[in-house]
Order: sequence, then C-alpha cells, then structure tokens
Amino acid sequence: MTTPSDLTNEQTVQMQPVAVDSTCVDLPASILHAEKEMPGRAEQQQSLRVYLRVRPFSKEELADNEDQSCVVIESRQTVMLHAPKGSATMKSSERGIGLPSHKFTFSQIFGPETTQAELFQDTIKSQVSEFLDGKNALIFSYGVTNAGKTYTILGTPKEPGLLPQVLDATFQYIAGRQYEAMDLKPYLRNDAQCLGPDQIKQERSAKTAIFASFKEDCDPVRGSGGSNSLSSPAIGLSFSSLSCEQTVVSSPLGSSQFALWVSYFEIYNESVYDLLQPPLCSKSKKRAGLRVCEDAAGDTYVRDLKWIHIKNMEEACKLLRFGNRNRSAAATKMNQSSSRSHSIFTMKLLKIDGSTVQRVSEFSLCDLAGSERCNKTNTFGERLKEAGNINNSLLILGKCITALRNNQTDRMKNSYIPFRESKLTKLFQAVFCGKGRASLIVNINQCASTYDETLHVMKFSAAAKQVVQVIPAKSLESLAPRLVGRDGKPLEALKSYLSEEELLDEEDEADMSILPQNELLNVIESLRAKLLAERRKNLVQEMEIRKEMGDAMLQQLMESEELRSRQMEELKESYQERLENTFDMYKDAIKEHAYQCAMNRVEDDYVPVEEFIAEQENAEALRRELSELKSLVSTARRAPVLDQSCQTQSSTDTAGDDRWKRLYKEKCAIEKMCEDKQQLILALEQRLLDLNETHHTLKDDFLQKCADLEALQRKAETNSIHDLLRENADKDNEIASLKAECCKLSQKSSVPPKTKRGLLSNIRDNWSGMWQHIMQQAWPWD
Ligand SMILES: Nc1ncnc2c1ncn2[C@@H]1O[C@H](COP(=O)(O)OP(=O)(O)OP(=O)(O)O)[C@@H](O)[C@H]1O
Repeated sequence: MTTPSDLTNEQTVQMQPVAVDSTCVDLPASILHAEKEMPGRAEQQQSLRVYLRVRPFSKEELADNEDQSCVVIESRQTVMLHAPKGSATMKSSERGIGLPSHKFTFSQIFGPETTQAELFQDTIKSQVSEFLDGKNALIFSYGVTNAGKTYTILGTPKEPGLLPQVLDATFQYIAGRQYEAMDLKPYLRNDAQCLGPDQIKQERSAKTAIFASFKEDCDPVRGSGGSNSLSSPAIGLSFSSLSCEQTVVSSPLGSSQFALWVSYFEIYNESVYDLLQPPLCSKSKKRAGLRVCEDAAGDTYVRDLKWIHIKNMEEACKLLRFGNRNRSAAATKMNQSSSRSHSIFTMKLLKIDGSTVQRVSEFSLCDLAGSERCNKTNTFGERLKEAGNINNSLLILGKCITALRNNQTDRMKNSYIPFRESKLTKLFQAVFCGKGRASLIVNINQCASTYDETLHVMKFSAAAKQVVQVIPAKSLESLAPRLVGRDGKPLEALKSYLSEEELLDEEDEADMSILPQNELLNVIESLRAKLLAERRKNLVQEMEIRKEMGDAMLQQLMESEELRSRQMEELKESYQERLENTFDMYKDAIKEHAYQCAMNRVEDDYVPVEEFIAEQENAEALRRELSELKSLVSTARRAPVLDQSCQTQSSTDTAGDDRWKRLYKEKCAIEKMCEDKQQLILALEQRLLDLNETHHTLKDDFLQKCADLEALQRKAETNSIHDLLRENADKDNEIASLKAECCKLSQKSSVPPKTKRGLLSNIRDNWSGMWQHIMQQAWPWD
C-alpha cells in the first residue's frame, strides 16, 4: 500500500538522468488519502493496487549472456529500468528523445526470489477475506508474453499460484458448512436461481461429463471438505503446499451455509468461449461463442456460461485442467506455450440461510494475454489477428484506465470511458465503477531483448496506479441477490424485474458469429433492410426537423426585422420631431430677429405724416417767399438803371443806395440758401429711396430664408434618419452662419443712434440756420 510517507522516501532516491514516473511525485491528495474508509462518509476510496512481480532469469536466458542490469529493484516500492544497448529506448535517448532510465513506483514490488505463498500473502489475501465476507474482487495479471502471468495465476505443481490459493482459502473457510443441495445457482450477474429437480439433474450430468474425461488420470471425486490434503494430478499441480497454515478468515459462527460455483471462460479474438464446455468432436467445427449481456441493473454477464458447483479442491483442479486444455495457446517466438487469450476464472460464493440466498460474492482472476506488439513476436496470419485483438482489448483497458484516472484527477472532466469497446472491459466495468475491488499484478522479465515492451507495460501500470476506486458503502446492499425460479421469473413479486429472456429480447448485441452462413446472410439482409428503413426514417425526421428549425428561424428573423424597423421608425419620428422643433425654433428666432431689425430701422427713419406735411407746407411757403424775393430781386435789378438816372438826377439819395445793396445781398444769400435747401431736399429724397430699397432687400432676404427653411423642412421629411441627423448638423451650421449674417445685416442696416427728431426738425434747424444767415447777410450790423 502506498502511503504519503512511502512516497516521500521514494523521492529521496537520487539517480542518473531518470524519467520519474509522475505518479510518484504528483499524486493528488485524494489518492494520497486513499484506502482509508472515511468515517461518516458514504463511500470508500482506494487507489487501484498495482503490484510488480519480476520473474527470475530462466536457464536459457542466463546462458544467452544477456544484459542483466536492465531492471533494478531499489526498494519495496521503487524500481529502476535502464535501457540496454541496442534497445529502441536507448536509441531514442541517444537522439535526445527521452531518457535512458525510468523510475516507477508500485504498491509493492516482488523480486525473483518471491514465493507464490508470499505473493498471495502480500497481495490478494485481504481481497480473499473481503470475498468471503461478501465483497467482489478482481485480479488481473498483466505483462508481455513469457513474463510469468500464468505462473502467477496458476503456478506449478510445486508452487501453486494465486488461484489455487484462493480456492484453498475459500474451501477452508466454508469447510463443514457447505450447502450440498445444488438447487441454488448463480443467475445473471448478481442473482441466484432456484433450480427444479430436472435442472439439478442437468447440472449434475454436466459436472459428471467434465469429470469423466479425467477418469483415467485422477482419483474418484472425494467428498466435500477434503481440500487440504490434495495432490491433484488433474491440473498437474501438487497442492500439498496448500495445506499451509494460512488462515485467511476464521470460519464464521452461525447457521449460514455456503455454495461455491465456478466458471471458466476465455476471450479470444473478441469472442467469449466457455472453457468448461466439452470440446467439439470434429476439429473443423467452430466453437460457439457466448454473448455478453446486461441484466436489469446494467451489469454485464456471459449468457449460457456454464457454472459448476464444486465442493473441494480436487473438483476445482479438475475443472481448471479441463478448462486449460480448451484454452487457446500457441507457441510464439518468446514462449513455447503462450496464452493467446484472456482467461477468466470466476468463483461465486452463495451465502444461504435455509433456502434463501443471502448474498452472492464474486472473485475473478484474469490471466491476460501477452501485451507484446506484433513485430516482436514474429507473428503472421492467425497469430497476427490474435495479436491485433489482444492488443486492442488491452488498449481499450488502457484507455479505460486513463479515462478513469483523468476523470478523477480533474473533477471538471467527464470524459467518456470506453468500457463497451471491448468484451474484457465491458465485463469488468462494474468492478471499475465501484462494485468491488480490483488489483493488477504486473509481470515483467528482466530480459534486455524485451526491454522496450517491458517499459511499455510499466508505463501502463503507472497510469493504472493513479486510478481511484470509489466504492459506495451501499454497494453491498445493492448486491443483495434476487432469487428467481426455474423459469427465470422472480420468486418475490418484483414489478421491475426482467427475466433473462425478456432482457435478451431487448438485447441487440447478439453474437451472430454462432449462426450458420446462410442464416447469417439472411440476418445481414434483414439488417440491411432495417438499416435502410432506419436511414430513410432518420432522413425524413431530419428533414422535418430541419424544416421546423428553418421555419422557426425565419419566423424569428421576421419578427426581429419587424421589431427593428419599428424601432427605426420610432427613432426617425422622434428625430424628425426634434428637427422640426429645432427648425421652428430657429425660424421663429430669425423671424423675430428680422422683425426687430425692420422695426428698429422703421423707428429710426420714421417721420410722422403731419410733421412731414407741415414741413412740406413750410418748404412750399419758403419756396413762395423765395420766388417773391426772386421777383423782388429782378425788379431790383431793373431798378438801378432807373436808379442810375435818378442817381444822376438826384445823387443825393444815398440812403436808397444802401438799402438796395443790402437787399441785393439778401437776395443773393436767399438764392444760395434756396439752392442748399433744394439740395438738402434732394438728398433727403435720395435717402428715402435708399431706405426703401434696403427695406425691400431685407424683406426679400427674409422671404428667401423662410423659403429655404421650408425647403429644408420638406427635405427633412423625406430624408432617412441618418441623413436627417447629418443634415441636422449641417443645418445647425447653416443656421449659425445665417444668424451671423443676420447680425451683420442688422449691423449694416442699423443707423447710428440718433435723437428722433425727424425730417422736420432737421429742416427747421437748417432753416433757422439759414434764416440767421440771411438776416446776417441782410443786416450785417445787427
Ligand atoms: N516467478 C517465477 N519463478 C520461476 N519461474 C517463473 C516465474 N515466472 C515465470 N516463470 C516461468 O517462466 C515461463 C513463462 O511464464 P508464463 O508462461 O507464466 O508467462 P506468461 O506471461 O503467462 O506468457 P504468455 O503470455 O505467453 O502466456 C514459464 O516457464 C514459467 O514457469
């Protein structure tokens, strides 16, 4: 068992450049605290136990003078692998890819000197105890060919392997309390079946048929309970060494009885074959493959697999030998008797109270086929196909382990675990998912020639070691078996329960390879027709779904378009309204401004009509006076001739001369003044004309601006909202410039402030000035 302190110790080991298996450094806390039952928690967590067994060199290997320093066991948990010269690993490391040495940690490492009994004691003994206590267990032996997997599981006559030891421990445990009746048998994965007399008969004859084939080899089957003293030539093993003192679990007290049923099957080329089935008479006939099905709880089982009730080690040995004879083995380059299949020996222990099965526990030992790759084993033809299938199922096992590990280390991840992709993983899915404990025994040899394959095995085991098995506390309760009658129907009224036949109706994974060829063709045809119909149905469904989706999307699009255009309309209206308001405001302001300017100008230039008429009358009077004066002056001009004569006649009249002179002067001044006045009137009239003209110009300007504004307003109504916004800005500028122009115009048109005296007062001022002037001219002495 790996503990945190063990891991700390492991890290202190200093080596040359070494690839340290990451599991020994970065184990997550959950794994470090694994294997502890959490008090108050509804589950137990335990990392998958991965043991390493290094087998000793054989005589031939020692004779070959192979490099013997590839595998160095450093401690009970740590092993170093050094790549030998010429290995692919060494070549890669020489090219700078990877390192020549690798360090791995295991739950425990067993060196070449380890005995089978020691191995049992330190690895699976606790699991055997659990099995006897009602829990499930699974043991895998994994490694390349010739690494010692079969040796570990089965052993030799002198060194019985784990399986005989488990059997032995079980028989010790149930000794004296065996249920002899044989009428209660395992059913599906976890259930039990109550057999009728004829079924019991069948069971007995099946067992007798198997044992009959050993008549010539072995002693007659002895009674129950004689496990300890067996020497069983049936499998060529002497189990004398099993009469050991190993007491796994002391026999329980109470009235319960136990029945042990076993099965033995192999998975060869992805087909399941019953190894306890009598061999076929004709070698040309193909063995019948068995189907892997699921029960109502989703647990897999092998349909029609033979379960044999055994009562002692002798019977167990016979069955093992019988099964091993049927097992697919072939000579490979590496092993003269290489297992080409995964063989699975399963024990089911039924705990029976009266006639009720209290519980069924299961212990499976799986001797996996060699994990080597094809090129190493010089495989061709059938061997190549075997290798492909072996590698595939081991690859799937590896994938499942990696996916389990990834899902556990990263809780956010929930990757698919491909249990169903191979028969092997499908069958043991339940154990990996918490319905039992699993252990992996990795077997390696120390040969330099298989170094690369061994390294591959070690990397696989490094991943496996990180897997945590979460075993719900309730898993055992859920394993409480259902008892079914001889027809497979439950003895108790269980609505949800499906019999095997009912289950099989729904089962779609029938193993068709067992049917004859013409039937197979029929099956293929009907399947093809079904497939076509199914495809057509799917296509129609897909089209309908697509159409529905398309309609829904179109509807959604139209609705959103409508909403958008409505929003645009509202926006446009609001902007238009704001624009109109702004225009009205500016229009009013301009009108007001123009009106004010006009009013100011009119006010400045205003001359009341009465005053104007009065001024005109005055001017008329002045004109009349002027004309009188003129006539007076002309008279006066004619007078000097007369006056000359008068002068000569009466030169003494000086007073008259003076007066004439004065009048003449006055006349000249009045004439001058009249001319000035005339010019002033002309200037005033001209001014009036100018003012009228300015007034008209302003009026025209004003009307023009109003027209422009109206045109802009009309345009704004027709333009889009964006144009309006843009033009709004333009118009703002234009209005600003108009305002500026108006200001300029108003400045230009406005006269400088003056007192509102009007034309008349000007004329009056001028006239009084002129009158003073005349008077001064006329009477300069005044
Ligand atoms: N621990 C061991 N001590 C002594 N001999 C061993 C040990 N392990 C294996 N051997 C011997 O090595 C040889 C190969 O072992 P085994 O047949 O068990 O290998 P394997 O891994 O099962 O091979 P394959 O996958 O080809 O079946 C056998 O002769 C076996 O007796």
